[in-house]
Amino acid sequence: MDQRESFTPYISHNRNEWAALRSSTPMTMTEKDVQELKGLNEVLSLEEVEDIYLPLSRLLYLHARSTRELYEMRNEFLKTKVGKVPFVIGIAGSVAVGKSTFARVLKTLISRWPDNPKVELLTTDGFLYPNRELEERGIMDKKGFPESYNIAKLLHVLSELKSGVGEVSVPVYSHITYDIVPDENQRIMSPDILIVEGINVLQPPKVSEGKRMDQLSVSDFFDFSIYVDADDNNIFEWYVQRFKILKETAFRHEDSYFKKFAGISDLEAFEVAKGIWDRINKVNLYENILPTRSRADLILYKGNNHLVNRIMMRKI
Ligand SMILES: Nc1ncnc2c1ncn2[C@@H]1O[C@H](COP(=O)(O)OP(=O)(O)OP(=O)(O)O)[C@@H](O)[C@H]1O
Ligand SMILES: CC(C)(CO)[C@@H](O)C(=O)NCCC(=O)O
Repeated sequence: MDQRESFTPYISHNRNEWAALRSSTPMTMTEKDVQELKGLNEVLSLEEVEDIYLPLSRLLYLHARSTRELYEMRNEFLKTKVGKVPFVIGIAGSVAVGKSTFARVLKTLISRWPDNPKVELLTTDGFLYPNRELEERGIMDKKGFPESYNIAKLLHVLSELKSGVGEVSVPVYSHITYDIVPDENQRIMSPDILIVEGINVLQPPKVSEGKRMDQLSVSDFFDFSIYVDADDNNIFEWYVQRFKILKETAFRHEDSYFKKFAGISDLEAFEVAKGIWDRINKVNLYENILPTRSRADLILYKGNNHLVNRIMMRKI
């Protein structure tokens, strides 16, 4: 075979091989830690945390430590003093693949590192244009596509945090109203570790009429990036499952954008969810999200029931 064809920048581990990496880095969890994680997601088993998430947390710890050392040496060389610079982890992947759940688990594990770092979570949902603007531009059915985000604003926030600005405020998106919440902000204060989660975090700069509009991409601010992956039939199943749960919960909220779907039958819910998936999220996955996968430092591949069965790590 042509060597170029067989080349991959990743080293691949199956579940057992990855779990075995733990033996060199013993890690324990207290009952309190387990309960805290269970509160985030009752279906996440302790075995999954121990086999997959703890080795990953350890790997990230090593990266964060050496990145901080490098910063310190660079400051010494340049004779500069920069405020605290967060180590930034990006998490990408399809709608409904489980990015936000994964990010929350990771946040809990990272805050247990020996130095108890302050971890903040930032989701790119807050940088979607408000529905009013999406409607004006006629792109309401393109929510989640690159043109639906104010990326310049996100880049500004990330550059502030990376240049040592202690505190920033970011807009908040509500999955209940399906819109940006007016007059509400999330304050991000001097994190040691920042997790940035969103379908678009590995996308390259926008190109318009052959000209590059934004020179930087979001991932330029990342110290480590992870793509959460799965077969699209599984992701679709998780999307439908979530929709069925929402029709009995959040959709019943009086401010819900999807109020009209509250309490519909499971069969109707399946049809509605399939319509949205096929028309919007699946197209976005193939056109804009999957093509960014190979930019990640690590790819976590989930099989049935969200269990991770392959981990691909960049070797170069
Ligand atoms: N590790 C897991 N084990 C079991 N269920 C999970 C796991 N991760 C996610 N889920 C479930 O899968 C669905 C999608 O997860 P989540 O909302 O985290 O996805 P997401 O990628 O953040 O989606 P979006 O991009 O729409 O915000 C949810 O119903 C969630 O409870
Ligand atoms: C907000 C996003 C884009 C990403 O989290 C997604 O959850 C979404 O709302 N997509 C648009 C289509 C839909 O309602 O599923």
